[in-house]
Amino acid sequence: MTVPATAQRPPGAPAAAIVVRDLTKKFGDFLAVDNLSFEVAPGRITGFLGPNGAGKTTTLRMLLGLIRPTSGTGLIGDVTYAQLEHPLQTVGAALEATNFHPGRSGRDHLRVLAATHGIPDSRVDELLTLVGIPAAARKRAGGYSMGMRQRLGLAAALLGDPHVLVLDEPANGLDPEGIRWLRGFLRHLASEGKTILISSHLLSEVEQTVDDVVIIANGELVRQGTIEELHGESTALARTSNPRGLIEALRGAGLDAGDEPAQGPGAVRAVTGDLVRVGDIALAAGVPIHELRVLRTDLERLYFQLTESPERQNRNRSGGEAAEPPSGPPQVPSVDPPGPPPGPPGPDAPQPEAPGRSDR
Ligand SMILES: Nc1ncnc2c1ncn2[C@@H]1O[C@H](COP(=O)(O)OP(=O)(O)OP(=O)(O)O)[C@@H](O)[C@H]1O
Repeated sequence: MTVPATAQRPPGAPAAAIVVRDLTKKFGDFLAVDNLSFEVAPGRITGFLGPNGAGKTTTLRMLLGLIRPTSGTGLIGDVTYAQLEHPLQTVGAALEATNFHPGRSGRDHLRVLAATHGIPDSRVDELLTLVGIPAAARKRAGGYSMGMRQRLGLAAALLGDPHVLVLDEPANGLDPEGIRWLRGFLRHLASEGKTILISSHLLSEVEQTVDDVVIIANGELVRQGTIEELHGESTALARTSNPRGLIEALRGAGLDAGDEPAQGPGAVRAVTGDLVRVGDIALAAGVPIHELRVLRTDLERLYFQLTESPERQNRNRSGGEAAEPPSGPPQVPSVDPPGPPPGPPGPDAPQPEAPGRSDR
């Protein structure tokens, strides 16, 4: 997948790709990211997936110049983050949703950030409306729910109207409605041509949001491709009191079908994701159906193995440095000076209309 690399683009030019090339990070003897390479294309949403401790945040921190790679490079277009002339206007990043000063209102947080970059207050209010927290943003950030903090982080990332967005676990803590809102919001931004990379440790949180997927485990690339490629061929599972009759009917309709003993008595599988068709075939053949669903796709099976299998290695073992100071002054917009932890979650913001329609 080769895409144009134009980080410091003139207005109207295509957005830059993110290019991760042979990126490696060791903390002491501990290999957190192992020779990782992938690209993120403009105009698409790429999900960066992996179990807890897989190395996602470490990769994003290297990409954003917050820690130094042991080897390899992370590029925005054809330059590193540190080489960007206008970082805030080029890359919007939200690495932590909890890092706002609890005593300051969300709006003030953005206004301070905006002022240091010569961005007018009007842009702050525009963004707070866009992310759906115009009123709540006038209250102390310490009382924000996780959903509100996520929205504030997103607003901070968008302050400079960047054409590349890097969001670490943006769906974390959002309720289903919040996830649906985020999906529509990101889809709208992608339709404007922005390059969007979002990380998650939960496939279910992002699988309906992303176009492309990069999966890592133990710091290494496991799989990458479009979400359709990785899902593979869908398989329907039907349960019936007459499996023979159903298999005959499905095969008679041209479908690849057979018993599925692993799913229990009366289980029949058919290679199709079209459940309506399976139901109609059964009805026409007079075969009763007691259950009908899509079996796990290839991607779901793969991800289940990575996250749930007993063989999964626990990456959170000790052995590395406790922490590493950032290399050079971090210019990532959403990271505030650390303060005490925020207070208990309050009710989430009212859910606004997404700025664009989700088509996924
Ligand atoms: N500064 C550090 N010193 C030592 N080890 C570290 C440091 N930062 C991260 N690690 C380790 O590197 C591994 C990868 O961590 P990372 O935070 O990148 O994973 P992740 O995929 O983002 O996980 P999560 O989904 O839980 O956020 C973990 O085992 C973590 O403990």
